[in-house]
Formats: sequence, structure tokens, C-alpha cells
Amino acid sequence: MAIVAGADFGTLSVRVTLLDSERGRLGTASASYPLNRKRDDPDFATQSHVAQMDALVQATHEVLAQTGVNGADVQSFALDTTGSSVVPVDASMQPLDDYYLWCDHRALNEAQEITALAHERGLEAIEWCGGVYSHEWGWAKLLHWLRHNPEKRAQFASAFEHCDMVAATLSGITSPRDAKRSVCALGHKWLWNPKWDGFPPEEFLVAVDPLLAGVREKLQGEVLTSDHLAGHLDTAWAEKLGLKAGIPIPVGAFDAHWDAIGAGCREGDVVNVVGTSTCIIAMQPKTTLIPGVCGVVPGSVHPQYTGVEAGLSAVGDIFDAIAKRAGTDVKTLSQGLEAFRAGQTGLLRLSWDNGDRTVLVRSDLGGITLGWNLVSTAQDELFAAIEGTAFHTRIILERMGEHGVPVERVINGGGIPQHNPTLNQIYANVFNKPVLVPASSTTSVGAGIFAQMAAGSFATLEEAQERMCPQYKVYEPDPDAVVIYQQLYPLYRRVYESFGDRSAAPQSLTEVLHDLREIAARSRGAH
Ligand SMILES: Nc1ncnc2c1ncn2[C@@H]1O[C@H](COP(=O)(O)OP(=O)(O)O)[C@@H](O)[C@H]1O
Ligand SMILES: O=C(CO)[C@@H](O)[C@@H](O)COP(=O)(O)O
Repeated sequence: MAIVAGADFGTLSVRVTLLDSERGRLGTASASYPLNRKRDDPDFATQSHVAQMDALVQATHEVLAQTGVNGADVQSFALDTTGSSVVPVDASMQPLDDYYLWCDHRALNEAQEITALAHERGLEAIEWCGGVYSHEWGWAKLLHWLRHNPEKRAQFASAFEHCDMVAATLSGITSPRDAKRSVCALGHKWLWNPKWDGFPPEEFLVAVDPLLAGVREKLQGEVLTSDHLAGHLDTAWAEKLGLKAGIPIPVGAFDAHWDAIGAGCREGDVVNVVGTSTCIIAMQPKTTLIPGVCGVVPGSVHPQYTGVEAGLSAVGDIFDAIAKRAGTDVKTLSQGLEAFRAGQTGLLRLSWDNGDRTVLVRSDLGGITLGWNLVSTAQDELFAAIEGTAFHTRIILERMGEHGVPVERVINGGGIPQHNPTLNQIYANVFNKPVLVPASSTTSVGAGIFAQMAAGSFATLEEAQERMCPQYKVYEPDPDAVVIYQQLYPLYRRVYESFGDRSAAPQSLTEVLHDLREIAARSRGAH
């Protein structure tokens, strides 16, 4: 029997769960940290390393107190985080700035430059991330930072994804070269693949911008899947956390990837990890590349499979914004939604409020709501937004299916499906497929499973999932709603393509949202 700890750093809080190899989840505690946003720059989103680590300490103490577990009995600690959330560091691993959080979108120009040059030079890596390098990812963010912080460049020694920085910090690592790096993080967000010797070649990076000269070298280190260790808990951190020094810390990964494992993801499953954003995660036995789908990475979700990641850049964030504008919160505004009928609002809501992550990969798009009338309410908009995220998810699932990813079971993982049954039912109706939802919370269970593997409690990940993951509640499609959604989906697709897809609709509305955004930015004097 082993008790382990798993931590999941989300956008606004960290959740720490204790898991027993026999009894499963013992308890979870969370602590929040501020997300720095700027009203005059919607692309800005940063977070402090110190605030995150303080929250980790607080949540760990709280879960120990709540469960009555003695910290000395915890046998390993595994941690996942958002990504690409990037921090530049100096030679002793001290942050030179706050994290550029995953939802920081300032690096659009940098991403476009990388994409254009990658196609011009035939860089194979670009095909592995769906053909477009995203403004949400590491190289773009780091280049943006280097361009905008000339006074700190001399101290710049390396940069880290959040999951690698946390593991290195807790392991007491003080030199960037000694820190282990995650295949999941680097593979999905940094064009890293052993097939072409890791990162893109130096000549390519320098051609993007001479500021990247030597950076490839500064990012070197051992890159590993999460069945390897990043280190062991350092004495000082063990004291702060109330845990035993020396316990193993496996190499970390992105939240959604481990959430998928915690939701029971197997070959043939697609897991929608629905939270602040949605990450759509699958595993392939063999590797096939998928246009517009932002990542195919051997070893990323499950060390023995190829992980696939796609997603929506905003989901819960959109629900939040709708509720806030109406002077309430999502929970309150959701009350009564279960009585709404499919399509009854007459609204078609495109979930581009934070751009499109998949399949268009355009951060310059904005949310659209069509069909307003004089009696439309905020609750109507919320219902239509949930339908909109379901339609967008269907576009992505179809794209994955067309390119060899089996979509045999659809699982709704992440935080929102646990609180919003209406969303699960709408997803089942829009997909015309049963949707499986874990019957109890899977918060940081994925991290707990990797911690159990590091503690040696199970021979295989599947065995650990069998023991640790909850059963499912199944949402069956409702035939009447399916009929309505089969009519609405083609409308959604038409609007999606007309406003978003430059290749499918060159003469249409694809630049309207881009121009709107440019004019607004000029008017605010931003950028
Ligand atoms: N009942 C609800 N219905 C829909 N969305 C909700 C509900 N409760 C919370 N949310 C949204 O869930 C999001 C947080 O999701 P969660 O999975 O808990 O965290 P994270 O995405 O940071 O890992 C927030 O955007 C919040 O507005
Ligand atoms: O993009 C990824 C992972 O690749 C996520 O970390 C990011 O969408 C944030 O996830 P959450 O919505 O906070 O769960």
C-alpha cells in the first residue's frame, strides 16, 4: 500500500490530491494564485512563480490536515501544469520574469514568423503540429520575451515550461542543464522530436531571429517521458511542504494530458478535458499527422503511445465572461438550463473569444453570436455558448477521425463536466454518441497515477487506472435533440468556415474579425 500526492496547477489554482494505492482518492485541497491580466491588452496573461509555489505549500498542508495523513507517509509527488507556460531563468534557475501563461497571446507575430519560415524551409516539425506554429507556444513566447526585455538578456540562461520548472525547483536543482524536461511539454509546444535531433536546427532558429542564436544550446537537457524521474524532493522543500525529503518526483506533463489519464483514457478513447479551455486528448498506437491539430507526440500522454492534442482556447472562460457581463456567476446562470431545448434560443455562438486553437489556429478571431432578438437573455447566450463549444468540438473530432484517430468512446473529463450535466447532455446530442463522464471528481488523479507509478505500486499504467479512476456516468443522445443538432451543425460549420477558414473561403468574411481586432487595438493604442 502506498499513499502518494498528485498536484495539478490550473489557470487560477493548484489542486493537491492524496491517493492510496488500495483505497483510491483520499482527499483534495486547492489554493489559488492571481492571474495578471490587463484591461487594455487582452493578450497579456502572466503569473508569478513564487505565488504558485506558495499556493502549492498551502494546498499540500491543507490536504494533509484534511485527510489526517502524516506527510512522512507520502511516498512520491507528481505534478502537472498548464502549458505552454514559459518562464525565463538565470544561471541559478531564478526566474527573470513572471510566466507567460498558456493563455498569453502576445507572441502572435513571432508565431507567424516561425510558421512562415518553417514552410519556406520545409521544416518537418511544422507538419507535426498541424501546419501552424501557435502564438500559445514556447518558441514564440521566448522570442517575444527576448525582443521586449533587452536589459535582461545578459542574464538569460534558459527557459522552462511550468511542469519542468516546478519539478526542478522541488528537486533543488540549481543549474538549468541538470533539470529534466518533459517530452509532453517540449514535443507539443517546442517543435522537439528525437526524429530530427530534438529542437529545430540552430540555422533555422537564427534565421527566425538572430536573438535566438545559442538558445537551442541553452535549452538542452535530458528530455524524458513521465515514467522517468525528474528528481527527488529536496530537504528545504520537504520541510516547507510537510513531506519527507528524497521521495521521487516523476517528470511532469501538461494538465490535460494527465487529466485524460485520470479520466481513464485508453486506446480508442477521446477525452475532452473541459475547463477554462478545452484540451482534446487521444492516444494512437501508430503515429499519423493531422492538419490543424496542434500536436502529435510519441510518449506524451502515455509513454507507450503517441499522444494527440487539440482544443478550444476558451470554454469556461467564455461562460464566466457571459455570467460576469450579466452581473452573476456561471453556477447561478446555469440554473434552469436543463429545461432548455436544443436550438431553442435561435442563437448560434462561435467560441472564438480567445481565438481558435484547432483546426484553424487563428488567434486573431473573436467570438460571434448570431441571431439575437429583443428578448434574448444572458442565459440564452450561455446555452448557445455551450452548444457552440460542442459544435466546435465536433469539428475537431471529425478532423481527428478523418486522419486515423479512432473515436470509439468520448469521455468528458476536466472540471466543468462534474458541475454541469446540461453541457454533457448537449455534447452527447451534438455528437450523436454517448458521452462518458467520470462519476466522481478526477482532480489531480492523473498526477496521482503517475506518482503511484513512481512509487512502484503498479506494473502498468492501465493497472493503476483500473484501480484509481472512477466509474462512468453515461449521457445517451436524445433522439429529438439529435435531429435539431443535425440541422444546426451544418449552419455552424458554414459560419465557422466563412469567418475563419482562409483556404476554404478566400472571398468571404475571413478578415472581418481580424480587422475588427486591429481597429480596436489601434483605438486603444495597444501593441
Ligand atoms: N457549473 C459550471 N458550469 C460551467 N462552467 C463552470 C461551472 N463552474 C465553473 N465553471 C468554469 O470552469 C472553469 C474552471 O475549470 P476547471 O476545470 O475547474 O479548472 P482549470 O481549467 O483551470 O483546470 C472556469 O472557467 C469556470 O468559470
Ligand atoms: O494547452 C494546454 C495543455 O497543452 C492547457 O494547459 C491549457 O489549455 C490550460 O488548461 P486548463 O483549461 O487550465 O485546464
